[in-house]
Amino acid sequence: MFEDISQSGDGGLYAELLQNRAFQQVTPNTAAALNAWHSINGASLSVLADPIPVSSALPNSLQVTIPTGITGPVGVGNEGYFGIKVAAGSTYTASFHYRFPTASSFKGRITVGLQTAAGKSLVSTTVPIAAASTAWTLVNVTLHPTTSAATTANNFTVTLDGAAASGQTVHFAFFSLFPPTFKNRPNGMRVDIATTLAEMGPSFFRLPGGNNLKGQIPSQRWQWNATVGPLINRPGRVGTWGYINTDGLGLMDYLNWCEDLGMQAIMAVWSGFTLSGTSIAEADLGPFIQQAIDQINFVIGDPAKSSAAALRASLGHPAPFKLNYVEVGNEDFFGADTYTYRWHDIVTALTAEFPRLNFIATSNTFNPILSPNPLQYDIHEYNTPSWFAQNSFFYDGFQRNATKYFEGEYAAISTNSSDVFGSPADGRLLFPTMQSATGEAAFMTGIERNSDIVFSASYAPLLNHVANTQWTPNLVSFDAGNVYRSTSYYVQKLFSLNRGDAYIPSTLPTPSGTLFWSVARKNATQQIIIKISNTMDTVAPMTFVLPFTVVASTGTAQVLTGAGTASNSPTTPNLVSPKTSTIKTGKKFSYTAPGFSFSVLTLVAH
Ligand SMILES: O=S(=O)(O)O[C@H]1C[C@H](O)[C@@H](O)[C@@H]1CO
Repeated sequence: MFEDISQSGDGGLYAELLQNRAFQQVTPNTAAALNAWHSINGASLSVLADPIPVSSALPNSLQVTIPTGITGPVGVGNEGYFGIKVAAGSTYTASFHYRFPTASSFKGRITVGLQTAAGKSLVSTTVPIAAASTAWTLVNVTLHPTTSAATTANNFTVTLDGAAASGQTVHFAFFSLFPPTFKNRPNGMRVDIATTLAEMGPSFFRLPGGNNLKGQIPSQRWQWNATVGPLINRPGRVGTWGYINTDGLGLMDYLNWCEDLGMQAIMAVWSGFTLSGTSIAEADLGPFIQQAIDQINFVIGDPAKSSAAALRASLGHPAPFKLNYVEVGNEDFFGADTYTYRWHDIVTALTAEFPRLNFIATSNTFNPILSPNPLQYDIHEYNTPSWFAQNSFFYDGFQRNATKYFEGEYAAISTNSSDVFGSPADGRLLFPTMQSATGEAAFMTGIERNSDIVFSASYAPLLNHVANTQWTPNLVSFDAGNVYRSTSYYVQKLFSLNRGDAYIPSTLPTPSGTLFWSVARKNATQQIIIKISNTMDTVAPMTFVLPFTVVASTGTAQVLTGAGTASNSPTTPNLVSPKTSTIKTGKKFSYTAPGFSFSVLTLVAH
């Protein structure tokens, strides 16, 4: 499940290294407009609504005035998203637009570089500039540092020589700095985070939210058409998690990412309801329904019949992307009273356009009663580790009535059942622990047992930058230089990579117990896969009696275990990780699950 929360996109998965790169959605002539930028050696800086904007989508530019009487490099620096990693051997591609507000005979040179926060140059290059006209000029350079920075406290810098450029005023717009990207995609993903997610072998990617779909007000909702095409035409938006979204990571980028990982999108369309509780009146839904139709046509439409699909083709992907599920809103149980008409009108229109798509409702299951009757519901659960352990049979009691379920957001987030969404001082987890991960694993054995009706499940939230986090815990944490794989990440990865092809019945765990398991069969290798979650700190001896003709005498155990409070975090990044060993197996064999452990036993049996 992905949304731009806690810099998951901007400053996270999306590889752009500069924060506030284009002064999008900021108020000119304010200090806030200069967020992440700072003056170097006395340059005076201000963000202004440029009389000649670089594009209609990017009205603001940075005015840099070089004072008289200063020698040495003078200009502007960007601190990145709480740091910039500079690795020797990597090629960094930088760009920016500049123009002189007044034409003159001035000719000079701009130095573009990376330097430590202390001012030590790591790499730089210079380009000539001239004030012959007031038009915008695009500068593209590549930077090849030969030494890696010791820390991520580094800045991107653009400077002129103080003496030579004394008194000059230059406007800059739309800076950008990219490191190498995952699969070298232009405008692509940060390699270490992308690789970490790819390692999980995910099947789907829910986008673009979560609450970041909704907006606080209708004009701040996520709008697909504002997030595709040339970056210079993307205005960005005020995200719902307290920071501006550049929308540099847009719908086409999401879809290319899905294709790169072999995932299908579970894509949401706005459902006419905002985070502040505003519902669009039924009579006014038309334009929003059309926008949803266009959004879906952008993904799967026929370029010969839909302009949105033709736009996709023009951006390099004439074939449709893989899409089977469209979610209608997010957590519309907050707007249940109007979801009855919003769901009806949106799904009626979308079903007529796209009869093969499956639409996912986000209100509480069958409350209210919706028409058309939803065949998919998205169920969210944030609770304590023990809630998850005690509710591994949550789906066993669900009616088998053609309805399918998407456990679209779940996580054990607090040890305090009376204040689950509270602060860390009140039991909220900052990072997943072994207790929370084994609680989730217990719950997931139930999802596996009920996979006839639970068609997908995803932990949420996926990502957070430890320097700007709106929600904890998260599956994968990161800072400018590192990625931190949590205990829950390893549980998700072990489930995902050891899914098997079919669930096979076994002696059922005790619903109110502390030890949970599920068994699957992997056809190609004639193996069974036994997943075991021990949600307590005491070891759990188990005996397996297998009704198979052939059972191998040895098998593989992949075991994640640690103290209940153990977390992987920036201070202890690899405290807990799965260990693989060989175990003795047979038609009857014993296995002792360590305290607070998740085990995956794999053996040939048929
Ligand atoms: O504050 S919440 O409403 O609980 O936000 C949660 C639920 C929402 O779908 C998602 O965006 C967010 C964190 O994963």
